[in-house]
Order: sequence, then structure tokens, then C-alpha cells
Amino acid sequence: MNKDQIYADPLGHIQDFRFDSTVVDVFPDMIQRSVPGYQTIIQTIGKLTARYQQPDSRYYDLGCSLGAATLSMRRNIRASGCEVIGVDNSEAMVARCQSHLQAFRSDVPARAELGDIRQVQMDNAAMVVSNFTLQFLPPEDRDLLVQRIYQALKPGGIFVLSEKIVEADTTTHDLLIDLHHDFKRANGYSELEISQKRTALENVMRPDSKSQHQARLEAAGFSHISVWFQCFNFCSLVAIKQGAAA
Ligand SMILES: Nc1ncnc2c1ncn2[C@@H]1O[C@H](C[S@+](CC[C@H]([NH3+])C(=O)[O-])CC(=O)[O-])[C@@H](O)[C@H]1O
Ligand SMILES: O=C(O)C(=O)Cc1ccccc1
Repeated sequence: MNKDQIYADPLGHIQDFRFDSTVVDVFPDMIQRSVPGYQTIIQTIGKLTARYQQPDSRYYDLGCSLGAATLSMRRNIRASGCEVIGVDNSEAMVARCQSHLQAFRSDVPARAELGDIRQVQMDNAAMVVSNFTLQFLPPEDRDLLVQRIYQALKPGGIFVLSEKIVEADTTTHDLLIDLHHDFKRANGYSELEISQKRTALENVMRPDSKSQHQARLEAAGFSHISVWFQCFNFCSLVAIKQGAAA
């Protein structure tokens, strides 16, 4: 696995963070060392797939990057007539993701599509995952996407939404950010790397608060909403669409 050293040297001008080929080459190392609980979340997406799978259904991974969640869903589907679709608007990510998907044998079809998640057609879904992707959309586009996810889900379908979050309380907000930086430091990132990456993300990643996420999911129509994971300022929610009446 290639080590992430993208922000190791001092940069005169720090450009906005982009998911280009330089990032693709180090992405598994970067996400592992930067996102607390990443592995737990990927594994739990698999467990949720095993529970919420429905036959003849689609499973979407929005902002699939290299396909970690796509693969985790595919590994856990036993129902027939299912298909897993990863979508990402980074050409470099989609190309690498597609070759990962082909490297593992499976009876469940899976593909990575190049596209903007705001435009992609979704329907007949048992499950939709947005694992740290919604935070990169312009805030004004988030409500509509969540409404479209709700519409795409079948009754009883599940949406897994993982996000970096902000706290309303500034004291605990600063505390959680400090704890996250401690986590990055413990994983070998220097002060310079932490601060340059922070600057690079400032204009492109705009986290909401947990209550904003919960309100948006409720407004879209989801019946059952819970935070199932949180470590520092990283969290993951499940939102379930009401099942068919018995
Ligand atoms: N509008 C958009 N349309 C499509 N893709 C987008 C868009 N905006 C950003 N992306 C894509 O969303 C991904 C976000 S990374 C997801 C990790 C993955 N889910 C994982 O479980 O490993 C999160 C992170 O690195 O913090 C990138 O690949 C972008 O190209
Ligand atoms: O690195 C960070 O500080 C993050 O917030 C997580 C992250 C991980 C990978 C790409 C972009 C952001």
C-alpha cells in the first residue's frame, strides 16, 4: 500500500483538495489513517447488507472511490437478481475501482460508473450508501439528493450515511477536532501535513451537524433514523424507509 505523503512538504500555495490520480495511488492509506472507525464502518455496511438485502434489487454506493463499500455489499448479498452500482465523478477513482471489482470473483454483478451522484438515475434499491460523500456536495444540493435516495429505495430499504460532522457547541466542536488531530498524529501525520490538508479541504468539504442530517432525513420521509456510529467528529447514520404494510 502506497503511503500518503501528499502534504508532507511545505507547499507555497495549497490548492483545493481533488480526488485525482495522485490521491488515488495513496487513497487506502490516506482514508485508513484519517478516518477513525473507517474499517468498522466498511464491515458494518456488509452486516447491514446481509440484513437488509432484498431479491431483485439494486445496491448503490454513492462516491464509491475505490469501491470498499461496493465490495463489502457485494460480499454479503445472497439474494438472487441483485446488482451493485458504485458511482463516482473522479475518472481516476472509477478506473481503479472497476479493476478492483474485476479482481474479485463473485456471482453478484457489480460495476463502477463515472458520473455525478446528483444526476445518476436510481431505482429499485434495497440499499444506498453514501460513505463520506454528501459532505463534498454544495450544501444547497444535499436535500434534493436525499429526497432522490428516499424515492429510489423500496419499502424496507436502508440508507447508510457516513459524514464528518460539526458540533453546535463550540467548546466540544474544538475538542472533537483536537481529538481527531491527535488520531492523525498517532497515525504518523505531522503538524504540517495535518494543517495543509485542513486548508486544502476548507473550500470543498462542508460538514453539517448531526441534527441537520437528522432533520434532512426526516423531511425526506425516512421513518427510522439513528446514529449507529460516532468517533470524534465522524459519524454514520442509518435511515430506513417504512416497510410494506403487512
Ligand atoms: N458530486 C459527486 N458525484 C460523484 N462522486 C463524487 C461527487 N463529489 C465527490 N465525489 C466522490 O466522493 C468520494 C469521497 S471519498 C468516499 C470514500 C468511499 N465511499 C469509501 O467508502 O471508501 C471520502 C473521503 O475521501 O473523505 C471521492 O471519490 C469523490 O471523487
Ligand atoms: O483527512 C481528514 O482530515 C479528513 O477529514 C478525512 C478525509 C480523508 C480522505 C480524503 C479527504 C478527507
